[in-house]
Parts: sequence; structure tokens; C-alpha cells
Amino acid sequence: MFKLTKLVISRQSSRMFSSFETLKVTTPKAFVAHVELNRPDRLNALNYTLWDELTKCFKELGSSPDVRSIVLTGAGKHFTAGIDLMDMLQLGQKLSEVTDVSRKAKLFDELIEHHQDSISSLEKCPKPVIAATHSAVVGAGVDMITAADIRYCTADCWFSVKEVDIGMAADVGTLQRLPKVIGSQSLVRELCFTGRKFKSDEALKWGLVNRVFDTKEEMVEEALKLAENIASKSPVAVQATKKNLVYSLEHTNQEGLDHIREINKINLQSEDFFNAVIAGQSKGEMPKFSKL
Ligand SMILES: CCC/C=C/C=C/C(=O)SCCNC(=O)CCNC(=O)[C@H](O)C(C)(C)COP(=O)(O)OP(=O)(O)OC[C@H]1O[C@@H](n2cnc3c(N)ncnc32)[C@H](O)[C@@H]1OP(=O)(O)O
Repeated sequence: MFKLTKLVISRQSSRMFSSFETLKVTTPKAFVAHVELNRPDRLNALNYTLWDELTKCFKELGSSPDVRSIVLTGAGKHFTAGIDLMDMLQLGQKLSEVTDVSRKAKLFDELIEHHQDSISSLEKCPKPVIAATHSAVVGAGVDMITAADIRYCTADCWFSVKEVDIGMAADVGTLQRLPKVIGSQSLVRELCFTGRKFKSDEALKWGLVNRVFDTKEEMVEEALKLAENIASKSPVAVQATKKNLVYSLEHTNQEGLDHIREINKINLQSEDFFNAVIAGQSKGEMPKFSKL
């Protein structure tokens, strides 16, 4: 009873999140945040502000005790048309004012790192991120969803690793993460060398997404249900699970085992472990876990 009262009070008094120009952040369910790419008139193309706000947003949600899982969608006709090509043209103009190659390279280095950090903020966020995409997922959109934990899409969704068609190698995560998501180097290389469009049925077959829905409404509803389910679990357990899964992608099995041992020698002393074991044993209700 005490815990329930505490939960209600803290939900009522929970602070609002920052407001963003290119993202809409809401909390449709307890401990669940919904982040919407919100430049529908530009097909959610990633301009400098959106790259920047994505980092800030996932950092903020990552540290908020009021958020335990996040659903990411796009407003309007498409999930995203990739990098904002108008932004790129403006950048070209700015660069033409700098003549020296090393100074130009420094500007590019900073820009690429800024954009890489933006995409990586989804992976670095300790809370699970569910990307739910519809219609076009182009270029940077593929980079973005491969940094998410779980991917759903609509039947009308299509994807393209489009960078090659604008004369560049993808540089914000697809080349690193897509092979780990879909497993086949041959397939990844085909997609990245050609930029060919592939549809939801192929994405499902290859494991890029694990569920396909007839409508966006149905997909968002199911993504929110999944997020709510995750949010009902111990945040200590869920966040440690994500941390170790991400770590284990780039380490040997032994290193991964060492890593989770270090985490769990602390977390197994947490009240969450004790409360969940007691509830499981007594076949009672799942405990309400306190904020983390
Ligand atoms: C350091 C760099 C790191 C990151 C690199 C990332 C690279 C990439 O993302 S590569 C991919 C870049 N994107 C594209 O090449 C996609 C271009 N767009 C399209 O192919 C189509 O627009 C699309 C298939 C996505 C949608 O087609 P649809 O028929 O539904 O819409 P359109 O009539 O084509 O477009 C409507 C208006 O939106 C503008 N627009 C489309 N894409 C972009 C974009 N990426 N950036 C800026 N603006 C975009 C388009 O020009 C139309 O504008 P308007 O004519 O003013 O209505």
C-alpha cells in the first residue's frame, strides 16, 4: 500500500521532459516514453537540429527515473528520408569558404563524430528502445534503427542503405551494426554496395525486424504494449541485461561473462532481486519496483 501511494505521488510530480523542435516526446503509459521524429513536412529528414536533439533526448530519457522503455516512431508519411539533403548543400557552401584540406577535414571529422554520437545515443541509452517504422526508412534511418534494441515495422515499410547513391560510404553505424543484426556478410554487402530497396517481408525473413503489422496504429499499440511489459520488470534487471547484451556484441564470451559477473555481484544485492524472488516463490503479484 505504501509503495503504491509513493508511485502515484511520484508519477504526478514527475517533471516534464525538455521540449524539442524536431522531436515529440510523450509518456503514454507509466514509465514508457514515446519519441516521435517530428519533421513531417520534410519527411523527418535529419537536419543538424534533429541530429543534435536526438542525442540530448536519449541522454535525458536514459537518466530519467520515470522512464524504463522507449518507443521510437516517425510522424507523417515516412519514418525518415535520411539525412537532410538541404543541410548537406548548405554545408558544402560553408566548406567552400575554407581552402585548406586539413582544416576542411577537421570540420568533417567533428561533424561525422557529432552525427555518430547521435545514432549511438540509442545504443548507449540504458533503457530498451523499440523502433517502430512505417513507409520509407532511408540512409540514416537504417543507421538509427540498427542502434535500437527491437524493431517492428508495417507491411508497407521499405528500407534502403542509400548512402552509396549519394556518393558516400555509410558512416554513422550501419556498416558496424547491420552485419551483427542480420548475420550474413554477403547480404549486407549486397545491400550496402547497391542501396537497393528491400521491403518488410525481406526485413522480417532476415531478422532486421521481428514483427510486421498491417497498420501503423496497430504497430504503435503493440510497441507500446511491449514497452509497458518491459517497464513492469525490475529496471535493475532490464538495464543490466541491455548493458551486457551490447557489451557482449563486441567481446568474447568469456569477457561477456566476466562483465555480467561484475554487474550482478552488485545487482544481486538489490531489493529488486529479493522482492522478485519472493513474489515468484509465493506466486503472488509481481512487485512494483521502485524508481531507478
Ligand atoms: C556525416 C553524414 C552522416 C550521415 C549520412 C546519411 C546519409 C543518408 O541518409 S543517404 C540518404 C539520403 N536520402 C535520400 O537520398 C532520400 C531522398 N528522398 C527520396 O528518395 C524520397 O523523397 C522518398 C522516397 C524518401 C519519399 O518520396 P515521396 O514521393 O513520398 O516524397 P517526395 O515528393 O520525394 O518528397 C517530399 C518533399 O520532401 C523533400 N525531401 C525528401 N527527402 C529529403 C531529404 N533527405 N532531405 C531534404 N528534403 C527531402 C523533397 O525534396 C520534397 O520537397 P518539396 O519538393 O519541397 O515538397
